[in-house]
Amino acid sequence: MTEASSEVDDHKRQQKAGARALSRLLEPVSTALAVGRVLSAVSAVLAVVPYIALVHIGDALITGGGIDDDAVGRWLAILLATFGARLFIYFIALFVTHLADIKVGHLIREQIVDRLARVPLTWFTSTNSGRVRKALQDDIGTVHQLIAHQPVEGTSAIVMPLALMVYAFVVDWRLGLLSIATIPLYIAAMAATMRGMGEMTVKMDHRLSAVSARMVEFVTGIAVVKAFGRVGRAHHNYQHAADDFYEFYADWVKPLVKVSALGMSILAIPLLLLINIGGGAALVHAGVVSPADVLATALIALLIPYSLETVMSSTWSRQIAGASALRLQDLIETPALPDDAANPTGPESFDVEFDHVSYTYPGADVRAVDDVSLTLRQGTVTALIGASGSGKSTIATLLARFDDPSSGAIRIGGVPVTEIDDLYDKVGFVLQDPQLLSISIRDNIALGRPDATREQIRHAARSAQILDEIDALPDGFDTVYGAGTGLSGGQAQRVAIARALLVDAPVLILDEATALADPEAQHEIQQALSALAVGRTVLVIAHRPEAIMGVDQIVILDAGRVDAVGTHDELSTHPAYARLWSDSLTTGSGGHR
Ligand SMILES: Nc1ncnc2c1ncn2[C@@H]1O[C@H](COP(=O)(O)OP(=O)(O)OP(=O)(O)O)[C@@H](O)[C@H]1O
Repeated sequence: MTEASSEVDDHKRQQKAGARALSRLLEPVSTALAVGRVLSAVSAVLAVVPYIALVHIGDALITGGGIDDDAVGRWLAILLATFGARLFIYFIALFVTHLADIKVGHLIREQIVDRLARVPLTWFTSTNSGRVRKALQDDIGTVHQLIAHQPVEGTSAIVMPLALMVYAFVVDWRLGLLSIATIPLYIAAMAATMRGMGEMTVKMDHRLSAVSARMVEFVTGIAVVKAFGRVGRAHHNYQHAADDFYEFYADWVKPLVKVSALGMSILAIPLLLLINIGGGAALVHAGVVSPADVLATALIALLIPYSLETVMSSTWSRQIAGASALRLQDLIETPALPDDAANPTGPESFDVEFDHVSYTYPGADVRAVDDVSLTLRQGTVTALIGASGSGKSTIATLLARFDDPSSGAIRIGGVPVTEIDDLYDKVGFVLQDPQLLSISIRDNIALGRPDATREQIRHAARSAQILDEIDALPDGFDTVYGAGTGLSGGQAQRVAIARALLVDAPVLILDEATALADPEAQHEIQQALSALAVGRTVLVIAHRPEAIMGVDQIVILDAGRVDAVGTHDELSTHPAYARLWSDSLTTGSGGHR
């Protein structure tokens, strides 16, 4: 099979999958959409009545003899009443479909949020963040068009011209023929425009997704990029994706615009009027129809192209919505961490055991953690130490279940972490990035315990050595964290420590680099961390050997494997430990990062 034909097959498959995803997405509102369609059809049929009234009024006014005031008044009343009723029913149809759209949007958001709360944290790369942004903003918007507008506008665009054409034939079959005379030309122009539309839509969608993903990558990394003066290079990927989209779109659309411009100039109003009024005049002359009949059927003919265009754009919006539905469905079905919390009471003791744990990052070839077995006794502090990339952070975050090990098990008090309900009540962590949200400092501290009292929150802030600094902020604990909050990196770290203190988890993961973040506040942070460690099972990700001298157990890691375990004294003769010390002395503190 050639590459081109396999690409076409691929696009066809995607289109079909999109159509399936779409019908699954629309299933919960299928009744509402059917109601919207029926109401729209009723309103479209009612559209015929004003034309009938117009013919009667026209006949009464144009044909000679005395004007029948009663008849004109009656038909005028019918015209206004049916016109009003038609608009009202159309409005109700749109109202029903908009309610359905709100329901679907809500369901999708709920499902995505529910699923994203359960996927491994390693999933949240910048590419996937781009996918989430596109899904929540663009794709739900595209689906809106399809649910809230297409059933009503699409049905009306089909039923109304059909009903009007039937009426035109009822008035006079020759006028009926005149009113549909230009339809074959329109259909030919439409067929030319729509050729390969499905595949091109899929291709367009891929390119738009690429632009979206590159944009998120660019914006996410902007601080680093600017700091290193590499804006041009990082911008390049985004620029390239945007140019690629532009070229594709221009190549596709330019010829279509020509076809449609040609179609409009040949087929548009002058031609329609020429055929309908010209042909109609001949029929009036022959005495078979009245001028009012001709006027009404000419007006009907003018509506037909508009309806065909609506049908065409409905078809297109269905294709685009198919791709969107597929992306939304993919996101909703992102593999989540298995939830087998069968032990609601949780562990009763808090020894932590790594039992032959191995882990490979998605897409990586080598194991980041390789057959690690360790025991962390309750109430003791264990430090992980090793060169950069030796697997310290990975081991620590596996305990917090950012992802599950590829093999082996991690247990707390003998219970596998996969079976522990509310794991984050048991395992707290303060990592390098304090992960504060753009909410008040109070809510940031109370994130893991939303029911905490003001006094408990203040107490946690006091223990984390940050209380006075928060009180000194203009809005105190109500200050919303973000740009311009006036919190330094070290202060943000201590807010994160206060948060962990408030959760009061018996197992704690600490990144010792937090103490390096802000040299001026180093002493305060160390004190806050020490307060946090008391009485818990603590795992410290250590970056400097001298910072972990007092701990109960030191684990030396090398390329994901445990090289040695012991206290500072026990390890003092171990060559790897000695090497880490000497490296640290030659490169200064934090030499292993
Ligand atoms: N998200 C990721 N995807 C793929 N590989 C990763 C990812 N994060 C880390 N790794 C790889 O896993 C290995 C262990 O990394 P890890 O961050 O656990 O080491 P570390 O000892 O904590 O390093 P550092 O001291 O620099 O933080 C490294 O080879 C690293 O390149």
